[in-house]
Amino acid sequence: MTRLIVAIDTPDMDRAAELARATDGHVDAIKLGLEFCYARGFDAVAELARDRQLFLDLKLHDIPNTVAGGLRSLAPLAPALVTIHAAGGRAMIGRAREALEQSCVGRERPRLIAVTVLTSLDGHALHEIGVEGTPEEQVLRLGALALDAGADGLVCSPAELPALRRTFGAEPVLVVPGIRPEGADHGDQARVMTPRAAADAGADWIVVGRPITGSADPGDAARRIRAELTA
Ligand SMILES: O=c1ccn([C@@H]2O[C@H](COP(=O)(O)O)[C@@H](O)[C@H]2O)c(=O)[nH]1
Repeated sequence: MTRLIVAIDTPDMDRAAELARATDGHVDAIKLGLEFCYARGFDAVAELARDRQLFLDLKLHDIPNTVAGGLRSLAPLAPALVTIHAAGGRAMIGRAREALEQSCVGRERPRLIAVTVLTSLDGHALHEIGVEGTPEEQVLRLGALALDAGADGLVCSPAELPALRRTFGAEPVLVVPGIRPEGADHGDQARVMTPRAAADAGADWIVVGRPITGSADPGDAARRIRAELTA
């Protein structure tokens, strides 16, 4: 069963609280990331995440010691899912896993999710940053490294889901942004699919921001996406 995360990308606490309340009961978790955390800080994260599942999407990418320390500092927020960049490499991912395990003795550990290739990048953009091959090849390469180094799952676009499931099976937690209901504006997302197509291709979680938060009725937009997932 594919679960739905609403991405609450706003610097405004009242707006974030309004979006969280409007989508309560229609989504399985809220995502808070750079925009909200930098503007409002982590007390506000804790307040919004009370009684909600949290996807803390800060995409940590630094030397191993710094990422491990960052995750130890974030652990009290008890997110269900937390992100790092797979491109940080084996040692960084291994230390990240270790830090979470040590910080969460006796309670549930956040799942460590490694971002492979941002869903805003297409093949051309990847080549510009020096990556040869297709987005799918790069996702599989970074995915293999991240899972071997200790990540519980990956962020990928819906387009790579079939290849990831064929290669790594059912176990990795696959978290999938780049979701657009039929006819919705793609914005800055390059590798997109509909909620239903992503669910059929094996997403564990889909992450949807603007198609919900930019709607006149965010609760109803989330409800419709959830209905598409379960149809
Ligand atoms: O590769 C990635 C990793 C994370 N995201 C995040 O997902 C949401 C998507 O928002 P939309 O408004 O539905 O485009 C956003 O918070 C991103 O930071 C991603 O899009 N791609």
